[in-house]
Amino acid sequence: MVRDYSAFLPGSTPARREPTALERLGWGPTFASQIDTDALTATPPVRVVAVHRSGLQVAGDGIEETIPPGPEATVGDWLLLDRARPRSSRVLERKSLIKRRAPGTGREVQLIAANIDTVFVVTSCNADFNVARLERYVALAFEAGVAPVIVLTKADLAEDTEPYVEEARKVSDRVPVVALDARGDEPAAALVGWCKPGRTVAFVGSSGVGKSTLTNALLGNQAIATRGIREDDAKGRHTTTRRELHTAPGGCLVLDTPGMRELQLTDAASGIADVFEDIEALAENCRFTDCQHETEPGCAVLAAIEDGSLDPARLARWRKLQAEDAFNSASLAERREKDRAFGKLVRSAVTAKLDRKR
Ligand SMILES: Nc1nc2c(ncn2[C@@H]2O[C@H](COP(=O)(O)OP(=O)(O)OP(=O)(O)O)[C@@H](O)[C@H]2O)c(=O)[nH]1
Ligand SMILES: [Zn+2]
Repeated sequence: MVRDYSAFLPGSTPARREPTALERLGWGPTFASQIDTDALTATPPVRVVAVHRSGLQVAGDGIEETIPPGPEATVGDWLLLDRARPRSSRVLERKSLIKRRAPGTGREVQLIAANIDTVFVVTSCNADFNVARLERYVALAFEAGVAPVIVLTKADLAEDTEPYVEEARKVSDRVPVVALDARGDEPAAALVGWCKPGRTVAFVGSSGVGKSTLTNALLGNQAIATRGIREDDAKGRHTTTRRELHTAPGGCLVLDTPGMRELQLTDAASGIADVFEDIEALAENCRFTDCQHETEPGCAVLAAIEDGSLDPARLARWRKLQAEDAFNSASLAERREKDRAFGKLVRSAVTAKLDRKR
């Protein structure tokens, strides 16, 4: 069957029409601009909607299938499906990518989710509320190229949500803050601005803050727990994989993946700089370009603390995040170095063996 994909190419978006099957899956100009019509017909675009041990579940225009593992892709990715050799399907360049260090698996970076438009950074209006944690998640989102929105749940349990909202607003001028009761109809209405048809959203935050409640609120009554796809693990046990994109009744795509919960700060220097752009801007005015903002004369950061325009606690949190990122990134680099040295050792051992045989 030959499909007409011309409507998906750039410059061909007529005003007001029903979204196409691909657009409902999140397709747009970012991806369309990466391919030409011939490629579109020969290798139709499909989105990875779930990742299983047995392969990647993909969906496209009239396509719904599982292809074997192979493409370096994660949930949310767009592939150009090579039907003859699905393992060689090309992964389109991403709008955004959330990744993490893979503890103990030997692989240094694990892809968590691609092409997320908005990440809701969730905390609650109670003891869980922690500015440092919000800053951390927001830095991760900025680093990944995803727009963060702070969602404060359990508004119904707080006497006054205003102090929480006010604190959260200080995290970054660029991040909207919403306080709500995650149960019931409120989230669908309060988050509608980000949960548009064809947009992809995800939730991050600590355990118990209401991520599942919010996800279920967006998805309506299609409760997530019962929608997990079962597959056998190596030991023959049934495991439920929850690493998938669900389409909400309103048309937005909701990512549900536990991997988002264990995100670490790695190589996030630019994300951190984005969150703390107020301090970065001050530092530009320090007398010394390598000012550590400790005791240096002419330090604009210390001056801002002095005149009360910068909270010293925020400076301390900035330092801590930078240190954490430096530590995580350095140990990664060290591991890479070790890997390289080991590879060299193996190669020279092989060469020596070959030499002996000659
Ligand atoms: N009163 C009230 N309870 C809430 C709200 N949001 C979540 N809860 C309750 O808090 C508990 C935890 O909510 P979950 O949605 O399971 O939290 P989670 O973030 O998904 O937790 P994990 O799955 O452990 O990561 C549940 O009992 C919810 O009903 C809220 O806005 N108000
Ligand atoms: Zn300084």
